This record gives sequence, C-alpha cells and structure tokens, in this order.
Amino acid sequence: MSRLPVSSNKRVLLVSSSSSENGQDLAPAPKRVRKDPEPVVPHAAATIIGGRRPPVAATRAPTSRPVRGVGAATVAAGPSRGVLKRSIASTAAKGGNVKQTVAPAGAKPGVVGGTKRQAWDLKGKVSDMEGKIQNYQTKVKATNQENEMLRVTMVQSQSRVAELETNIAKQMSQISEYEAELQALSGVRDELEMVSSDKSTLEKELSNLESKYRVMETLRDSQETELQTLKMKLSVQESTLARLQVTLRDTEEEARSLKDTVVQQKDELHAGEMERRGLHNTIQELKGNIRVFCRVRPLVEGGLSQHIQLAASDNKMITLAKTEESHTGKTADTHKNYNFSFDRVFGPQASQQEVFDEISLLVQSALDGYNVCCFAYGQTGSGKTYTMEGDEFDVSRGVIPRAVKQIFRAAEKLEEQGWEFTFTASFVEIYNESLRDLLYSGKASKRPEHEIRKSPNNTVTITNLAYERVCNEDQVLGLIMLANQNRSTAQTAQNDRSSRSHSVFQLDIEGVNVGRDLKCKSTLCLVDLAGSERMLKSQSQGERFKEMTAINGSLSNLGIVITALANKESFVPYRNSKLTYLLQGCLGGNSKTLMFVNIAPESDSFGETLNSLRFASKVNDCVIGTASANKK
Ligand SMILES: Nc1ncnc2c1ncn2[C@@H]1O[C@H](COP(=O)(O)OP(=O)(O)OP(=O)(O)O)[C@@H](O)[C@H]1O
Repeated sequence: MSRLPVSSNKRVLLVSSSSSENGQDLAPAPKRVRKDPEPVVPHAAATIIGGRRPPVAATRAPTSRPVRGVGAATVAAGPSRGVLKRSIASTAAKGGNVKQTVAPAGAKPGVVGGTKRQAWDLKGKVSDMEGKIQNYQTKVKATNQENEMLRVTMVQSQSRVAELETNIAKQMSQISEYEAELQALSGVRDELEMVSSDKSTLEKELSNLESKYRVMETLRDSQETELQTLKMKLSVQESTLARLQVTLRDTEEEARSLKDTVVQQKDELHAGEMERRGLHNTIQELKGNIRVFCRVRPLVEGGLSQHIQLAASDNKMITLAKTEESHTGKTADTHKNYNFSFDRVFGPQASQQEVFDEISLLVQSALDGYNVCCFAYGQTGSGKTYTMEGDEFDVSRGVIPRAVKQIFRAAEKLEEQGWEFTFTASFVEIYNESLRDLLYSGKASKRPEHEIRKSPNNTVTITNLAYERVCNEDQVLGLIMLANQNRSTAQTAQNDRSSRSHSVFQLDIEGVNVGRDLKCKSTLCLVDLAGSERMLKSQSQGERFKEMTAINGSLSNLGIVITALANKESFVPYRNSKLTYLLQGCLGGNSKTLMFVNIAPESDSFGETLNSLRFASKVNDCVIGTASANKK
C-alpha cells in the first residue's frame, strides 16, 4: 500500500486481489482436459483495482498475505500498460503463485495442454489459433476498457488532486490565519493573565473608590442640604436687605436733617463755650486774680499739732496759737493767737485730689487763653514738692501731673469744636540766681549757659533751653521724670540743693480754630519755690550764706512785685531777680495766679510758719488787675 499526498481521510488503496472488480473470482479454474480441442484460456490474470472506492473485500484483505494458488499483482491506479506488464512479470519472478497459463509467444502450435496435435490436424490447429486470437482480442478489449477506466480514474484523480491542492492551499492560508489568530489570542491570553494579576489591586482600588464615592455622596447630600439652607437664608436676607434699603433711605434722610441740626448745635455750642469762658472768667475775677491757698502738712510723727487750729466753721481760717511763759514768774503765761484768712485752707488730712479740685478751674483758664501761674511757698520740708509733684502713686500725684492730664483731656474735647492745640514744655531750675535746664540730656561738661530774653511782643524765653513739643500726658510725665533725675544728680553733688533752688515747669499752649478764625496763646506756669526759712546772718557762712541771700532776695522780690502789681504801680521791678523776670508773663495783669503757702505743723517751725503765713497774707491782700485772654 502506498500513500498519496492527499489528506489522510481520502486515500486510494491499491491492493492485490484475486477478485475482480465486480466481485467475481478470477482465479483459474482447475486444469481439465477436454476432448474438445478448444484452446485453453489461461486462468492467470492480473486484477487492477483503482478509483476512489475500492471494493470492500479488497480493502479488507491483508495485503501481506498472498492468496493461495492465485497469482496477483498490485498496480497503482493510472500506470501504463507496460508498467502493469512489468509489475506482473516482477511478481512472477519473485516466486509468486501466478501460474503462466498463457502459452508463451514461442510455443509450438498444435500443442494443447502439452498434447501435441497431429500434423494432419490442420483444422484443429486453425481452431486453436482462432481460439487464441479470440482470446487475445478479448484480452485486448478488456485491457482497453481497463485502460479507459484508468484514464477516467486518472482524470478524476487529477481533478481531485487539484481540488485537494486548492483545499490544501485554502487550508494552509486558513491555518496561517488560525496561527495569526492563535498568536493574537495568546497575546490576549497574556494580557488577560496580566489583567487577572492586577485584578486584586484593581479590586482594592475599586473598593477604595467605592468607599470614596460613598463619602462623596454623603458630602454631596450634606452640601445639597446646606445649599438649600443657604438659599433659604439668602432669600430671607434678600428680603431683609430690601427692608434695610428702605430703612437706609429713611436713615439717610434723617442723617441729612441731623447734620443740619449738628451744624446748628455746633454754632450753639460755640456760643455756649464762649459764654462759659466769659462766666468762668467772671468767677475767677470774683475770686480774685491772685488767690492764696494754705496747706498744712501732717505731723511727721502722725500726732496732732498743739499750736495750729483750723476753723471748724469754714475752711478759710487758720489760727496759730502760742503760749509765752512768764520769764519772771510774776505774771501769768501769755497766750497769743495769730489769725489768718485765705481763699482756702487745707488741713493735714486733705487729699491731693481735694487740693487739685480747687485749682482745676484755674487750669481750665489756661486753655481759654489766660496765663496761669501756680507756685508753692514755704519753709523747707513743709510739703511744697509734695503739693506740686506728689509721688509716683496715682492717689498722691501732685498739681503738675494732674494739671497736665486735665489740659490734654480738655484739649481733646475742644478739638471736636474745631480747635487744634500745640504744646511746648520746658523745665528750668534757678539756683543762686543762675539758670539750669532740667530737660538737658547731654554731657554734664557741655551744659550750656542760659539767659532770659524778652522779645518786643513781651514774650519771655530762655536761651539754649530745651523747649520740647509734647502731644500727650505721658510725654510730659517722661519729661518730669527726666527733670527729677537732673535734680537728684545735682542733689548728690551738693547736699540739700533742691530745697535751695526754685524749679519752674512751663507749658506753652497755642490753640487755633481755623473754622471760626480764632487763635489763643497762653502759658501754664507751675513753680516749686526754694525753702523760705530765714537764717541769722551769723549762723550762715560761705556757700550757705550765698544760697540764703539768693533765695531770700528772690522771694522778697516776688513779694515786692506782687505788691507793685496790687498797687498798680507804673514800674514793677521784675528784673530784680531771675525768678520774677522769668515769671513776669504769668504774674502780670494778664494772668491768674495761685499761691500755695505750705506750713509745717511742728512747734519748732512756729517762727517760720508765722513768717510764711504773714507773707502769704500780704499776697492775699493784693488785687491784681483784671486778666484778659490772649485771643485774637
Ligand atoms: N500733705 C502731705 N501729706 C503727706 N505727706 C506729706 C505732705 N506734705 C509733705 N509730706 C511729706 O513731707 C516730706 C517733706 O515734704 P516736701 O519734700 O514736699 O517738702 P518741701 O517743702 O518740698 O521741702 P524742700 O523745700 O526741702 O524741697 C516729704 O516726705 C513729703 O512726702
């Protein structure tokens, strides 16, 4: 069996068989000797099986097992007759069972089955020959038929082969398509495998995203709720706004009419302020342009004074009592009372606030354009510095810090009425008739000399003095601290110096009311005088004598000036001392003056107290001319 290059399920089998195509056994019949001299037809035959469907018996017969007694040859479909002959011959040569029944071409005529015809039997011989011819013709015919069949079969086979080749080509292309498809699918499979490896990550991400989504949903829901709430609020606010706009229009209308009222009231206020100033000045005049307040210091030990009595009925009288013992013993002790009356007497219990309340109206006058001078007179240790400066505690602050506070507060209020104020502060000490700047902050060795100058418009200034522009109370308090430092430095160098020098604090005030074209200028002068105690010439020597001479000279000159002013004398000796020369602007007719007479209650100060009260009483009796405001 051989395989053709066709698909496995379509094969052609060429099988040697002893059966004919129609199933008839072509095996030679047993040799018989016939009387009939008919030629014996050879039984050996080659069966050719071809075509697509071989007989079932032929396909089932094992090809390796030869059919006994039957010579057979297997020929592939389509070979030529020569090939077939060679195949048969080769099969016979290999010792197959094919019996040569056809007489060979060289066999002698007249011999039938080994039986030789008689020479005379010509008819028999002819008959043999005819039989042979017929036999050959039959075989030729059969062979031709077979040949034809084989040709048909071959054509069929060729077309089938072509068909199969086409199919194969188709299938090959299909296979390559399948291969390409397979490759694509394997790529897809790889991708799917990769995808499946990422699947868990993706699932995690997905679950994360889902939870985020849920959160976002919740958030969205809450925001939607909030939005709704806001929309509601907005609509409420819109309606409120509409209402407010109506109210605003009404209010604007009202504001316009109020503005007119304010202008009107400002005018009225200004008129009222002017009236107040006039009345205030009248009161001050009635009180006298120079007033004297007496203040009694508490006893150092805290006990009651034996010789000072204050009138219980009012607070204007003070009595100084003294019992003089009889030197001889024959007469009784003499009691002597010295009565004094002042604008106001403050006992040892009077607080700093009470004292200031009495002078605050006077301080107010400084802002109204009047010069104001307040000085403290008395012996050393009688309480002058305490009255003027006090100490660091709020409750015991003195006249200067309280006056400054009041001035700045009042200035602020007046600013609402269109006033603008500028303040300039200076602090000077007069010791032994020489001037010393208490606001000096340079080197001690470079301390300048000072002189008092008077300008043609009667303004008094001191050369080389620090005039500091101040805007508020704190700045002034800072300057007072600097002045105290300067004083204590001098005090250390020179024992008890502060008691023997005058200190003068000046605040120059300038006010402008542009709207009403008004200006005012004044000076608030607050003076802590040197101790007024007198010393016997014999007891004081050297520097101490010089100091006392200077102090007494300036203080007595102060009394002279005040008396001259009171007597309306044509000449007032201001120039006699540095103190009166410096204070002339504040003491002159155009000023309001207040003098504190501070007294010590101890009995050993009796003499000095009496002298102080006498001096103060003299001043109190003075009537200085009517003050007029420095206004344009
Ligand atoms: N009204 C008072 N209440 C309580 N203490 C006072 C009062 N007056 C004065 N003092 C105290 O008495 C002492 C002397 O007072 P102060 O220094 O003011 O006297 P002074 O007249 O200024 O003396 P000097 O002329 O030596 O400067 C101080 O310790 C002061 O605190």
